[in-house]
Amino acid sequence: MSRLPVISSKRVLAPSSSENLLDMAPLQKRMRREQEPHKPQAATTIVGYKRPAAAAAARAPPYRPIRGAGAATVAAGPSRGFVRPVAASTAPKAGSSKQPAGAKPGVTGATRRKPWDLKGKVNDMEGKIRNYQTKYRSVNEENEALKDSVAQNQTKVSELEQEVKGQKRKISEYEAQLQMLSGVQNQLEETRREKNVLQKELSNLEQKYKVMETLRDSQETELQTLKMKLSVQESTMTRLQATLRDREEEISSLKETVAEQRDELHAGEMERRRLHNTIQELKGNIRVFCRVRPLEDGGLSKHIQLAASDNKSILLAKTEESHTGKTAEMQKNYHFSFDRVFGPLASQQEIFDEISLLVQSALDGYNVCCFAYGQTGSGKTYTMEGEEVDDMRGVIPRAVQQIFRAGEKLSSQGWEFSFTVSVVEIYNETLRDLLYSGKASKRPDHEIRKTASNDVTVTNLTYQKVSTEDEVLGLIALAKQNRSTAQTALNDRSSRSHSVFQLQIEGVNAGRDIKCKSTLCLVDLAGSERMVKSQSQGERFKEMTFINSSLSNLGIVITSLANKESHIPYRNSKLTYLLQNCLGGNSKTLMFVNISPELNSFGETLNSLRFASKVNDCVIGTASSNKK
Ligand SMILES: Nc1ncnc2c1ncn2[C@@H]1O[C@H](COP(=O)(O)OP(=O)(O)OP(=O)(O)O)[C@@H](O)[C@H]1O
Repeated sequence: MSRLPVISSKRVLAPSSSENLLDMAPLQKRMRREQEPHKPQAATTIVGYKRPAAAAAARAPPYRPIRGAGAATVAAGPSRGFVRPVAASTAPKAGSSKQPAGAKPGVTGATRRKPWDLKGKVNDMEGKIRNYQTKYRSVNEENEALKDSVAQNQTKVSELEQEVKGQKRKISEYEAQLQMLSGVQNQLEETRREKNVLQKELSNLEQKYKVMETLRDSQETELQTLKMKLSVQESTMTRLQATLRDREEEISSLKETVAEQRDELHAGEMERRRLHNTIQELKGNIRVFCRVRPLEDGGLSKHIQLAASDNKSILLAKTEESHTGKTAEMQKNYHFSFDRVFGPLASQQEIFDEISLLVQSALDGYNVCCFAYGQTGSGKTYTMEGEEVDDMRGVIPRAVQQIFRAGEKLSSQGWEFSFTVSVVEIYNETLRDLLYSGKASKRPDHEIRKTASNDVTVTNLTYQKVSTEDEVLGLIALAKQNRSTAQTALNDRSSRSHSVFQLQIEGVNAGRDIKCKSTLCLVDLAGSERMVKSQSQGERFKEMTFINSSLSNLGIVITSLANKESHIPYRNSKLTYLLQNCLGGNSKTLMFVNISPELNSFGETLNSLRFASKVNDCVIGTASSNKK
């Protein structure tokens, strides 16, 4: 700001100089005009010519520049400017060729010489000439001086013009600088504001810095402590690394041991299977368990007695009048022995514990079949399916649970299992798919077929692949819903059909290149009953006929097997045909004979026990594992 341009005093002078210059122009003009009349003129012209006074006076302006004035006017002596004429008659135009007639040239009127005084007149003229010459010289000098002055002034003017240009340039430069400086000033203001903000920030940061310093001090202290700890840890780590190396060596040796033990385990597993099978064989490939249902109010009726010493025999006693009627009442006892007899208080768990080894055999690759036989309402469905409540779950859900859990355990030994479920019912000698979920009108027909590998299959039957226990339980629930039930005089929800649940198990141990395949077959047979007692009529009678026929055919097949007959009449009924692989040589079979404790069921109970006893006496060929 302090550097604003200072305007020179010369700038003020410049216009006045040019004005002077302009003023000079008319002056020079005047001087030229004055010089022109002073050309030397012939004396004759001056002497011999006179202008008429009146005419001259009429045309002459009141003031006019001196141009070739008469001798009298020159004598008056004004060298420059305007000269007032002495008299109108004394202003003739010198040298003019158009003088009016009668004018006397060379007469001024001041001092009039005699016409004859030519010498005097010449002297006057010479005097005038001298005056003019002197004047001319002085005017010349003055003119020269003025020229010099003009030239000087022009130089000055051009210098001043240059200077003005330079000043203008400077001014525009200064103006540009000024603009720039005003921008700089704005920036400066902005910078000042920023500076204030930054100063505030700085003070904040300084405060923070102080806090950080305090923190740093405390952290340094902490760091020192940590360094000490670290050195301790490092020494511990070195020690641990050494230990780790030892452990790694131990682990690798343990891994080797584990591999060896796995082999041993596998060998053990194989041995277990063999021994397990031996035990099962010793127990008999077909076993019979008897289960007595409790009375409705609990307990056991008097005519059924279970031996306290063992859990294998059952006594059925009946008091009869003597035939003659004279003697006292006779008691007739019927003794039966089975692999196990379960009283009315036996829990579902106890029952399953006895057959769980058999279920294990199914995972080992043996066909296993378990079926419940007995009169209507004796507890077959309760034994096989049970109730929803955990404690009351029957053989089927418990067996499924065991299979899946054992399968998972065996997976650690390299076994992978796949499972397929099917549930079929035989109602009036017709097969029905209990897993069918389509329209009833489109229910397909089914036939039992034997494959080339001697497997029994049912055409159009749902064979559902499953991988979890829950999936199987869902299918069991569906089958239960579908099962034909009808009301009879003996049982509210009497199962009028044989229900066959089959779980096909396929195991692969890829590491050891072993495969096994088996079927766990769990059957809830339809209730056996005598026609008179059940008062069956019509449709119920037809159902009963089919049921009894298939059950008696089951008995015939079992007896034929026991007698090692060459022909086993499996095809006599759908039930025996479907179960032939489970009943025949290559299987482990368990039969539950369920009996009702009511006295009025005595006859049925006796029949059932006799049938079961016959089965129990059978020795079915040794089962072999389906291993490849
Ligand atoms: N061991 C038992 N303990 C308690 N209740 C039982 C037992 N066995 C059977 N029951 C009950 O007796 C009734 C008949 O049993 P269940 O339906 O199992 O007979 P069932 O032999 O299957 O008859 P059906 O041949 O007509 O189907 C059911 O209410 C069942 O709960």
